[in-house]
Amino acid sequence: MSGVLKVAALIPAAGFGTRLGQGPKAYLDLGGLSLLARSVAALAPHVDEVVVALPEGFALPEGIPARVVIGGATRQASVLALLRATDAEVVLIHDAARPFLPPEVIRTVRTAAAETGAATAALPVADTLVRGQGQASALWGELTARENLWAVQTPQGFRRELLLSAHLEAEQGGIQATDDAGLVARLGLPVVLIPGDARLFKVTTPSDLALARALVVVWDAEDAD
Ligand SMILES: Nc1ccn([C@@H]2O[C@H](COP(=O)(O)OP(=O)(O)OP(=O)(O)O)[C@@H](O)[C@H]2O)c(=O)n1
Ligand SMILES: C[C@](O)(CO)[C@H](O)COP(=O)(O)O
Repeated sequence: MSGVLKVAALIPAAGFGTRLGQGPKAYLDLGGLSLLARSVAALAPHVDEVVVALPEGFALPEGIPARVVIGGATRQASVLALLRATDAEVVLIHDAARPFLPPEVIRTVRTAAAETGAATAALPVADTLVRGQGQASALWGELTARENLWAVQTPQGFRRELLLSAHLEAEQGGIQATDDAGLVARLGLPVVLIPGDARLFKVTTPSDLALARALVVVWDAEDAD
């Protein structure tokens, strides 16, 4: 569907949801659909194929149009397994744990990735930022200026060869990063920041899940309009 370049959506969904404490988050129900089903449904119309990394021993729920690979011990290892499972020229990496994915963000990240090599959704930080200090980091330490600071989200889009090289270099050097754009940026290559969306938050803790269960009602109603 996506034109000259083959595009794949790669969804790391092999985590165990430790901070939420309800098992692998990809399978959690949100308004009648799993988090994974929501991410796949949002991405599928914009790409040529969807590949999902699941924990070993777990199966893809019925009716989800995707291929499966076994994930790794870390998010980074799961993404590397996904990159090795596709020959697409452009890849969109998206956390299964971010179920509210506006189509405009997908389109913009995909276009910027194809044109420049690397792009990610991100949101300008709106809160005052301070580093905690003391034993439990519970005391006000150094204030950090928030100008030009962005909170990084997914989807993140890349030319696949570029991201694969960044991952292989990281693997060789024993580098662990919290996201894929960071692995590209550490090679000195530009990563375009695309304005994301507050609704693209990651379901990480029980309060995130409560927020997601409230938001899904509005989200699905808008979709039905
Ligand atoms: N070994 C891993 C770890 C994480 N992920 C995926 O990476 C995304 C972001 O990770 P996170 O929100 O941290 O999920 P979990 O690892 O499941 O959560 P926790 O860290 O609380 O255990 C999720 O879609 C998760 O399934 C993955 O594919 N493989
Ligand atoms: C990739 C990510 O969602 C960008 O913000 C984030 O770094 C994942 O972190 P996690 O600790 O693996 O959830």
